[in-house]
Amino acid sequence: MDSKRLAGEAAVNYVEDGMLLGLGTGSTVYWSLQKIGELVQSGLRIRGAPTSAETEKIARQLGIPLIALSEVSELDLTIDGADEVNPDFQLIKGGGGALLREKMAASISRRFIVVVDNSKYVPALGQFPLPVEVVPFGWQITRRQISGFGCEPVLRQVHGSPFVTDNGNYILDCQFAALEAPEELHRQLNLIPGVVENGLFVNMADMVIIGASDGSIETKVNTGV
Ligand SMILES: O=C[C@H](O)[C@H](O)[C@H](O)COP(=O)(O)O
Repeated sequence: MDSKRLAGEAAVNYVEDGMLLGLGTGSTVYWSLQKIGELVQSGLRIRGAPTSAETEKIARQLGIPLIALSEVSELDLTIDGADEVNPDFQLIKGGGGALLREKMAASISRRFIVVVDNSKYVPALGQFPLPVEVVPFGWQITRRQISGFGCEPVLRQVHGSPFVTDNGNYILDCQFAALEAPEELHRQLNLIPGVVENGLFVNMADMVIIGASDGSIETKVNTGV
């Protein structure tokens, strides 16, 4: 049983006719998109705001009606994946480089559902290097400043060249020895001039749906948001 598929499809149970949806990015939400596409073919009327060029492409192929995120002031529901989730509903995101638009979508969503396989539900964040989106100009300065927080930022590369986000920026992947205070780190990182956004999502997720390879699904509801 594909645990990502289980979680991705289960989240679609919360989609209702007429909703404006935020469409997350990645291999777990891929399954949500497939399911939403099927429902649209059977008459479900929704519009989706994609969080990446990749998601936009998939959604178009599936015939999901789209609206640009920039044209929306509020979303009814956003479904998105994550790279790590802790028991306080804090997330690391951005493994696919889509963290900025994903965070913008989550920030205007009345409900934000996160879909993961059970390997990503961890007691403490930080095994996964934290992605930080930075402006290309002077990225070396930004890297030095980030390293002051106790990590060794690595410029993400593809085929020997810097990975460029949909927003034209670079990603620094930051492995922290211990990522102890996500909320404070999130705030401090975003105060660095060259930082556009970081992949810590704090106080945002309303629900986490966790799929396991034995076919079970666990749903955790955040009562503290
Ligand atoms: O930038 C990418 C996103 O934050 C993804 O949602 C995250 O990396 C999880 O992706 P996947 O479901 O492919 O593991």
